[in-house]
Amino acid sequence: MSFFGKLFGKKEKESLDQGLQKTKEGFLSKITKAIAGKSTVDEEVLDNLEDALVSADVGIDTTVKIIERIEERVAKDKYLTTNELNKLLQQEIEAVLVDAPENNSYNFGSELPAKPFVILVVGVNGVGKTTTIGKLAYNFKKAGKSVLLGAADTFRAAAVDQLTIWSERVGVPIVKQAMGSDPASVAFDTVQSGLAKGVDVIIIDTAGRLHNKAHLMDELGKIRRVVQKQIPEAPHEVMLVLDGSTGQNALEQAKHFTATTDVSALTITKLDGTAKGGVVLAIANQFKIPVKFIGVGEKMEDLLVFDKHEFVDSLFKLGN
Ligand SMILES: Nc1nc2c(ncn2[C@@H]2O[C@H](COP(=O)(O)OP(=O)(O)OP(=O)(O)O)[C@@H](O)[C@H]2O)c(=O)[nH]1
Repeated sequence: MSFFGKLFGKKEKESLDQGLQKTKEGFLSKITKAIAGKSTVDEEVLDNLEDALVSADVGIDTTVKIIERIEERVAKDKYLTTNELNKLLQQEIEAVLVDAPENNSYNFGSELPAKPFVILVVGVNGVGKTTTIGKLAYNFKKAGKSVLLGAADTFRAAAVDQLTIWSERVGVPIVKQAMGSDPASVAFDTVQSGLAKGVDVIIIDTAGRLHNKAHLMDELGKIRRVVQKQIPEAPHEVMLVLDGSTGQNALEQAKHFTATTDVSALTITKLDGTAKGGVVLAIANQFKIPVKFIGVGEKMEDLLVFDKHEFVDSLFKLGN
């Protein structure tokens, strides 16, 4: 059985298909239109396809890359049918999506690469960071793992309050301090407490102010250093949360955060509410960072481990 074999049961497939409904409708209808009335692939089909991908938020660079690969194939096989083109397109889209490195590939139920496994969560306010942390905690706990949260976004009282609500809802402990206290101090306490308790997973929330890059860099750098004082290899994951419904804006945020800190994985949220899901391809291609999770709704269950094959399969599937 493949790594994801067990993970992608009927329920997850349904959840993915439903969550991607809007993106699928836009994406598929554009591609169908691009090749309508044609039996073989010619210049016009490729031009239409290029337009279709760009307007589905796949981004220009990524679209050009995909189209070039298809052109190479068309040059070799002049009688490529539009049906074959569809399959080829799926393969090329899948090839754009990056895999997590083998020593850091995990899912909720699998053995984690380290104990405690420390995840630092970064991202701008409002993208669904807190909700994602709550969902991660729920899913890890459901899979039998012990989880500890750290509220190191001390800049806004609401951030600590919201994370506290999630910790109660999911039933996992949280380490917090008064609003305005040093985020690195909260991170230190969280790791110390996680080590003492022997937990499996530590998830630390951080502030995501964008207006001052130097400040953000200092803050994240300091958090990293205090975490490493206790666990030299940690954080094992720096997870950037992006709001998929903001399309190209999410790309801008990714640019900003990757320049500020070493981001090792992405979670793309709110894919359920948008037709802009193609942005997942643009981000993966541009930053070569694996997408680990996707948010497809507001409920605790609505966080899926990202499987590129299932994702592309769902994109090209009509209806539910
Ligand atoms: N539809 C949908 N809504 C989501 C998803 N993820 C988060 N949300 C909603 O997005 C809103 C913002 O989420 P938060 O988790 O509060 O965002 P945040 O980034 O922590 O922002 P602050 O709490 O303001 O720092 C909430 O209403 C969430 O319910 C998702 O995958 N799908």
